[in-house]
Amino acid sequence: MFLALEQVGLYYPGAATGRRAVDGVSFGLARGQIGVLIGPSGCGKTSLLRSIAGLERLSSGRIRIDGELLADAASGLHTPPEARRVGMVFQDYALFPHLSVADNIGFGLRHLSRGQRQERIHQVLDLVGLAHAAKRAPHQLSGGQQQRVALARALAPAPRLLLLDEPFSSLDVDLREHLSQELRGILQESGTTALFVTHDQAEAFALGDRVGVMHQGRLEQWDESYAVYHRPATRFVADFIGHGVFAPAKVVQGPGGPVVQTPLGELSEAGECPLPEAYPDGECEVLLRADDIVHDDDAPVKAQIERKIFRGAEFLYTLRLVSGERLVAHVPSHHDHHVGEWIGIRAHVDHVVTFRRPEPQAAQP
Ligand SMILES: Nc1ncnc2c1ncn2[C@@H]1O[C@H](COP(=O)(O)OP(=O)(O)OP(=O)(O)O)[C@@H](O)[C@H]1O
Repeated sequence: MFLALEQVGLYYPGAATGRRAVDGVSFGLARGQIGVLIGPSGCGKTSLLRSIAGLERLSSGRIRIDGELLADAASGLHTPPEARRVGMVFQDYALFPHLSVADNIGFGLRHLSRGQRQERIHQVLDLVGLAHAAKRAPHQLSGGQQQRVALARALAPAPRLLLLDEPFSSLDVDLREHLSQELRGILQESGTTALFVTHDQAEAFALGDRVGVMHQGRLEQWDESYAVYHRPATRFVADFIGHGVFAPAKVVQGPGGPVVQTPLGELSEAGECPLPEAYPDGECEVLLRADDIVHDDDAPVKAQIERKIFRGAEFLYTLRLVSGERLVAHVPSHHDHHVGEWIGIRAHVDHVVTFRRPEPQAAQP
């Protein structure tokens, strides 16, 4: 693997939580790939990025880039940031206001001759589509253009790894979507391996060859986006990604193999369904995502609409079954039902995802 982390841990002395900000994180990223880290606020995404950049010393574990050991807590090895050939792009793009776009980009290229420097500046400006703006001052550019200059500046010294920490979070949604697609093209064209931090799932799925979900310093899953969505490794990942609920279910042996009995009928999946022995008495929970619930007037199972949120092409309905179970469903927005109405639903689940039922919480004193 081009970027390889082994059991990386980071502890800030005096941390309010008393926990490690990064805890036993291992993953690998192949050359030229884009990895994306997502997770709730405070889960350790930025701390992990800072550890890779060399801005923090590891409390445990090792980091290698292209086979070169850059940090090893056991031996005390800590290669300084400037010797790692790692570029960073932050949310606040922090361009020098008094320098032109070209000089901002040239700032990290002072070791090159004047001619080489000019050539590289034009190359990266071309790459980000801003060749016409070389002489402008940052304040003469839009937010999106300034962020592209920041990207060009980070790419100019040809880092072997680029780290991006929520680079688009201060931009509006449309521009963000556009830039993240553009970024994928730019990184691929320049052959740059990159690790990107975001809290936006759509951005993570659109950008990442690999997506990592973090929770309380730990990396709960590191996988292709499809697997993170359809095969969540832990209950936390299942809960964090997409809209869904956990419904009580039971795995039993059916005539054609194991099936999962759910409030919406039996579900099965060839080769992937858990065996009844996987859970005590087969009792488990099944993940029912909003995309898995289909509105069908002829379905025998009825549910009452408790709440609905208009999301453009679809509504997100919160539904309640006669048994009291709650579900969420995406329904195309031309089916406009009223809150309180009963509609027919069925489950259309391609991937059956089950988890052990959580232990009952101890009663509060
Ligand atoms: N310099 C520091 N000193 C002490 N604790 C810190 C420091 N930086 C971060 N932390 C703590 O480490 C944990 C992880 O923070 P981090 O900023 O890495 O999370 P994050 O996932 O990037 O969050 P966000 O999405 O809000 O930026 C948090 O509990 C945070 O309070």
